[in-house]
Amino acid sequence: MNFTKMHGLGNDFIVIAGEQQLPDNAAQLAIDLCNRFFGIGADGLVYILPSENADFRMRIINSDGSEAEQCGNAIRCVAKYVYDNGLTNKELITIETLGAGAQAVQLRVEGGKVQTVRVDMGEPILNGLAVPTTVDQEQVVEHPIEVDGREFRFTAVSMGNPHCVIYVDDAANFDLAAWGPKLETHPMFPRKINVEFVTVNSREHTEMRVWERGAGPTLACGTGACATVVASVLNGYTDRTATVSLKGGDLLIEWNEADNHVYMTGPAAEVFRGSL
Ligand SMILES: N[C@H](CCC[C@H](N)C(=O)O)C(=O)O
Repeated sequence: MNFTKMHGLGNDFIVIAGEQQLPDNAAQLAIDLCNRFFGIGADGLVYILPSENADFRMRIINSDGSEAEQCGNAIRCVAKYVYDNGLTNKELITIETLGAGAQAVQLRVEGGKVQTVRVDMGEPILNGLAVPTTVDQEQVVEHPIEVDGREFRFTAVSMGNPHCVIYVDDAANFDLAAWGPKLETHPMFPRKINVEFVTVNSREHTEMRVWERGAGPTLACGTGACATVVASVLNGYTDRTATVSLKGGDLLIEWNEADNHVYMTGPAAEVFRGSL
């Protein structure tokens, strides 16, 4: 089986195309292949599959074997893969995901290759029980949560996958490992959760570090960047269009007022190809 190693701002994936459906052993494959010592090494395993509702379908398995409903950085990699490998010649395509249905994906091509991708990530889900959290409120904004005697306040946003956004003084130096896993698996989150620690620098710029559900500390999280801007607007900290700076680089996020959709613009890169 052939694979392509790709990343979006250092959030890296093993991309496999050509299968008609997810293999039965996808979870174990993800665990084995994502292992950075005994396997290829990646944050996730991504399958490009046929779709009845869109040009392509993407399914993403975290490095712990759990399937996620959505993945922003991986969608940009899939878009680059299908265009650069001649599976489409369109520069506006649709990709279906578990958590957001068919999404419009705009490719910016230079030198015959996709450099930047703008994805319609759909509408954020803010209802507490729908994210899901155990908080039965229409919106969960600055809600208290305690772990190991320390109280945090979080804003909950789903982009198809769940996110817990927490504002801290210095996100770039926050101790992710100390608090990320405890929040990821907190009983307030029935399906666990991705945790974003955010510092607001201006109304157009935030710094964010992420502890991802099922993958741990990654260099970037596309859906997390979307959740960060949505939460920052809800809290009155930023405008609806803002840059989110992550350890791996910047994403431009717009929560459009007219259609309530969140748009994410960023790069995608191919590193190498291999066969298993
Ligand atoms: N770990 C995430 C999936 C990957 C999301 C992230 N890599 C992105 O770019 O959105 C979850 O279980 O919801």
